Amino acid sequence: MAAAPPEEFLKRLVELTKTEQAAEEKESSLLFTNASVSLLERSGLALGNLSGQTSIGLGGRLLVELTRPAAYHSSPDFPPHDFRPGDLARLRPQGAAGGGARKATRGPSKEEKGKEKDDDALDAVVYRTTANRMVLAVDDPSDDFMLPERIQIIKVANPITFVRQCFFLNRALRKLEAAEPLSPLLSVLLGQQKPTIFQRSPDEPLSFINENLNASQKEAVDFALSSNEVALIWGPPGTGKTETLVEIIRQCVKADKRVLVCGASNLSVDNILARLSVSHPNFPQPIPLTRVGHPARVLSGLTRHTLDAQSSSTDSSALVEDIKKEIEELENKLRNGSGKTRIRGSERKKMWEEVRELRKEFRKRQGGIVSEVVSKAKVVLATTHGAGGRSLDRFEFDVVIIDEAAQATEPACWIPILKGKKLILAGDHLQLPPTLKSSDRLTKSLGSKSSKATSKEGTAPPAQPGKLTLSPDLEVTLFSRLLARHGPSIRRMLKVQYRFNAKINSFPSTMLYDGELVPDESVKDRKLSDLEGVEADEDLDEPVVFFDTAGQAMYERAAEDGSFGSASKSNENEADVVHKYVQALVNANVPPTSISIISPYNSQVLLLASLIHPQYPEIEVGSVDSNQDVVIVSLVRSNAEGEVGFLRELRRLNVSMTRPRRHLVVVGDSETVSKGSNFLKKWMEWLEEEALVKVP
Ligand SMILES: Nc1ncnc2c1ncn2[C@@H]1O[C@H](COP(=O)(O)OP(=O)(O)OP(=O)(O)O)[C@@H](O)[C@H]1O
Repeated sequence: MAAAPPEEFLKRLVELTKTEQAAEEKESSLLFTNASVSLLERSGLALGNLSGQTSIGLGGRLLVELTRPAAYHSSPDFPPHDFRPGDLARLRPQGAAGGGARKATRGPSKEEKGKEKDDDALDAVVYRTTANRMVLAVDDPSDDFMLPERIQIIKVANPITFVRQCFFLNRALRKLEAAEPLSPLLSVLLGQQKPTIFQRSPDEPLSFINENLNASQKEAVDFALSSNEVALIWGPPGTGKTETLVEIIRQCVKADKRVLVCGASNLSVDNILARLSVSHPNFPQPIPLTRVGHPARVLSGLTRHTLDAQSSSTDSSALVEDIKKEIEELENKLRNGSGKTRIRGSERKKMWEEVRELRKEFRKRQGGIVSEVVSKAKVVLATTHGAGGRSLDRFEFDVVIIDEAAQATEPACWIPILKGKKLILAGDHLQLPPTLKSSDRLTKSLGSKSSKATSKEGTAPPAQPGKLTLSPDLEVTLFSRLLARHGPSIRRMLKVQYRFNAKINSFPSTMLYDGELVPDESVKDRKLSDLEGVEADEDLDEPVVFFDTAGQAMYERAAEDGSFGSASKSNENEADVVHKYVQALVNANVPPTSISIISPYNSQVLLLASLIHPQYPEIEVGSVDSNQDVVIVSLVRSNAEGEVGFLRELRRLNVSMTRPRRHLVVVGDSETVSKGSNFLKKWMEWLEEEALVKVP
């Protein structure tokens, strides 16, 4: 891999972003060409027979609220679906001709947006979802858009994220091409200079606001504050990354610096916001902060900190509210009239002109209010994507912090980077990587039984040390790239974890964290019988249980439905073992809400859910998002060929094995699994020796 001059490097990132966008659109296109609407509905990619109502939202957008009318549905609640805030949904009359969506394969260009795609369809962004309501936002609906009586929505690929990433990368590129002097931060990121450190005088040590931080957290805070351009905080599972970031942010505010705090996900941003918005005895004054982003995506309880909420409580907001009401009334008359009440001809034209003028006025005034609120905030919080929104256009920050940076692609990080002078990245490159559609790494690894064993196999290809490398794909995150280029000098690791007991800690610590990850005293002896109502029991109090199915002929099966995840596998016997063990746990008074079940295969997740949920609807199946007292992992793969597919992805395995607080249960075929890689072999050996091994 050749060293690349900065221009080449940025151009390559733009190219990779476009490849990723194309891959996402292709996947969407394949789905729509191949799948019928009813299959899309069953797969959560479409919802049908909805009724809608319009209103006006932030920025003068038309909001369409969708519900399930009793005439067509026995329950007002939506079935499980895949529509999330920020997704693009194609809205059209129920029963419109065609399969999924004949022309629904491409996201809209700016000009196309809001115009018809197939017959009477229009694209809208999912704004808010609840169990029985979904609100879509339409930026520029055409004047003659009338809400159909019965509505169907279909999920389509959303190009906006990629467009924004390319926009900011191109902005950086233009700086280079114009030979503008680069800021020290950009020079470091583009390989023009090494990162530097400001040496604190030993006579004036840092005074910590949160004195309870442990030694490695304090060292990380000091390091991040002393770094002039960029610092990495490496936070293995449960090591207090958020606590550490909160201290850094407070220290920045204390030093009168403005901070932009970003996360790869809304949840990571809100975790920080939740702690930052509570004052500390050593820092009692509330920090002026604002959370940028759809209030719908912000955790309830925190919405008062959103830019929306703060904007609507300023002095000028009453006038804007009046304009909004006026637009709403006019639009309602224009859109919802039918038959004799429908406004026609020149009157209709005149009223639309009025609406357009009012919308302009609304946007201008609201823009003014938004700028006023953001100017007053010392700390602005947003997702990396949200940081590129219009409301932050003119603003610059002393420090940009990106949490979950190892889960963000490098182009996503460039959105906030261009707004700051200094960058602090927090994350763990040995946990979940960014989700990518263009990488064929996983696909390639499916069916592969090669075992080119290194301790970090299964992670993204490492960036080449000492060079500004051209990445083969977006799997090389900025976090990994900087780590590979500058080595340990650019990062500080948080070494004490506050989540799981010593036994659960031992394998990931040895294999992934060079033995440096240790459990805090408060968690090292955690066991199941600490839970209320659970009696002490030798087996249940074993921190790790392994159901080894080797030699039991409990073989996997390929998924039957070829149109979705044809690579997916399931294993009925393993699902039975899991089900029985769950029953045993619940019989021993372990609350179902303390149990979660994980499998890397979608088909197995569906199978497990169908088995477990009728009896225990509270048990989370499939998600690796939350931490639980008990986590059961079903590995699925059992075959004569020793094929392990996804299991070789050690970052996912690492996440699975570090979720449980007290009790990790692994169900799998040691014979098949150990053939997958050196890491898997070592894990199986460790389980055989250290876990309570049970034969199913
Ligand atoms: N120095 C500390 N002393 C005591 N408890 C701590 C300390 N630091 C963190 N914790 C506790 O550890 C838990 C995890 O902390 P936090 O949420 O900050 O970790 P994280 O690294 O962000 O978590 P995750 O791995 O889920 O991203 C929290 O309950 C927190 O209160």
